[in-house]
Amino acid sequence: MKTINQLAELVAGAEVIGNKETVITGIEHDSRKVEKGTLFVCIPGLHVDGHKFIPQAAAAGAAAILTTRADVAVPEGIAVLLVKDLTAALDAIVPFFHDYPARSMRVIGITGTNGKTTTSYITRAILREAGYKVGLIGTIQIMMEDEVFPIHNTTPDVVELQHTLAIMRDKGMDYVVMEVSSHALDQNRVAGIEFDTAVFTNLTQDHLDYHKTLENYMLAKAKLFEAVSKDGVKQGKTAVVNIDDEAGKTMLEHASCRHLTYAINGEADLRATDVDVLASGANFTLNHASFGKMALKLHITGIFNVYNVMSAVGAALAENIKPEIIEKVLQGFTSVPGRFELVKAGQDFSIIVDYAHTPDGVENVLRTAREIAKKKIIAVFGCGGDRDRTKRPIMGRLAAQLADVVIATSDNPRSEDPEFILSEVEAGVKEAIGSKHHEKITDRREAIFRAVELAEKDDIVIILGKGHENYQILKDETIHFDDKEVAKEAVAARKEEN
Ligand SMILES: CC(=O)N[C@H]1[C@@H](OP(=O)(O)OP(=O)(O)OC[C@H]2O[C@@H](n3ccc(=O)[nH]c3=O)[C@H](O)[C@@H]2O)O[C@H](CO)[C@@H](O)[C@@H]1O[C@H](C)C(=O)N[C@@H](C)C(=O)N[C@H](CCC(=O)O)C(=O)O
Ligand SMILES: Nc1ncnc2c1ncn2[C@@H]1O[C@H](COP(=O)(O)OP(=O)(O)OP(=O)(O)O)[C@@H](O)[C@H]1O
Ligand SMILES: N[C@H](CCC[C@H](N)C(=O)O)C(=O)O
Ligand SMILES: [Mg+2]
Repeated sequence: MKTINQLAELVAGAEVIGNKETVITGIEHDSRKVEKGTLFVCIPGLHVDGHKFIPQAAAAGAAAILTTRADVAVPEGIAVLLVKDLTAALDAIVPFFHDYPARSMRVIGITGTNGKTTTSYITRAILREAGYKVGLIGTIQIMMEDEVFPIHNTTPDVVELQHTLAIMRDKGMDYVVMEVSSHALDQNRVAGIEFDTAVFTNLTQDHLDYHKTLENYMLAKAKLFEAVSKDGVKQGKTAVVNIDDEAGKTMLEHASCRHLTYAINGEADLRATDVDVLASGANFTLNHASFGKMALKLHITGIFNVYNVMSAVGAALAENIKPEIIEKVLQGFTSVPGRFELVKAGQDFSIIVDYAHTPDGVENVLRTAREIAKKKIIAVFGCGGDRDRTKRPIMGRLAAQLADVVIATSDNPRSEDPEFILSEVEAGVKEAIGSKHHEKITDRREAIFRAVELAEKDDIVIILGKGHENYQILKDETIHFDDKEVAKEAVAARKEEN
């Protein structure tokens, strides 16, 4: 526990109005999570102004509020910590409040457009096999060993993140493996975290709605490599970088710590050779000076997963994990929820659910599907609302080029009109579809049922974009929706009809 004055002392120009000895027992920016003794942070968000919720926070027992506004009205007895720059204040206060939890654990941060979640799961498995207690923070969920907690963003904001790290430290985690999104780096959600190892997977188009240019997006990612290079209390830091990707060079330029590069196409510290992509998994040889050659037969497939494996192995080598342990885990690793996941419902064709939601992701999974396809590929996909619009026609074009049948549908339309999103997707589909069969079915459930209805023996139905997600975000509501469940229902319905 800290007093408000202790927190104020960390921030240049901060002022406490009210009792300087007010004891702070927690920090929250969401009024719905405030408890007795909480410091309520008023964030002027994009949708609502957090100042609006001061009465609710007070009613819930807030001891103080943190704000940039001197004119704000505060109920009697509640202290105010007045600062000039809210982000800078949070960056200083929150890690200090929790006694810098990231300093007590080793932290591996993973950034890149695609492959972060997959890499984090493989890395976690390797570290656990080596006997470490591992916490994980990423798109699907938060994990502390086998305990699972829900998550709202891939990388939580600084308040939630530091709180989560404090719990992980208190539960005795040795390692934290975390996905670090470009939004998080741009907003410095990772303030106060000293990384031991930073990993770069790749950079392709996404999130231009937020970053505006690919250059900005790349420079946001490069901040992870500046972070891992900073002096602090930790020793032996490493940047693990994919140098087959052009942006890898930029990441290395921003990393003044040890470099560990990986590649398939050219020379690198860690390299995959003799890559063979099969339906059952990818086979290849890993080459590294510390172990020579390691012949692998994976249960996961696709060239992109060979890259993901290398990024996880790079992180493991940076952390001095023994090659025998790495090898054992890789040979046994089966899947990440919603990533190229097979749905088995007794049908005589394949159904794959995958989280591809970028042009590169769509291209990679459809090319992989093509390598293993015996007959037609039927692709069901859409694009998210309130997200990068420019990727919509590109994803449409790629689906039309690489699948045999395309069904365009909705994927979290959010506040946008689903028909409008689909019209932008369709513009790309029409460019490349030629004489192939294509349909636009706005309702995702109907679209999946239609794909299953069209499937013949040995075809592949591939449902893209939502992966592990079990919801569909519509204008006014979020409904339960799970591609895997719906696909199974569609197969059952088809069986009943026959
Ligand atoms: C653009 C962006 O980063 N937005 C983030 C931002 O939301 P916001 O500014 O809209 O906040 P707001 O809803 O206006 O609320 C303002 C304040 O009022 C508070 N409030 C609100 C309601 C209430 O009843 N009481 C209350 O106190 C809120 O807690 C908040 O402090 O602050 C919120 C709280 O930290 C975040 O959850 C939210 O992420 C939204 C959900 C989001 O969609 N973010 C995406 C773009 C994102 O960050 N994605 C990345 C990358 C994903 C990837 O890997 O591809 C990620 O890391 O997830
Ligand atoms: N290394 C890779 N290169 C290109 N595409 C990939 C790669 N790894 C995975 N993919 C594709 O991207 C999808 C998402 O993979 P994953 O969840 O591992 O990425 P992510 O970076 O965590 O995504 P997000 O930004 O949404 O958190 C996969 O379902 C697959 O289609
Ligand atoms: N983390 C990604 C996930 C996109 C998944 C897709 N289902 C969508 O909603 O667009 C994003 O927020 O852009
Ligand atoms: Mg992810």
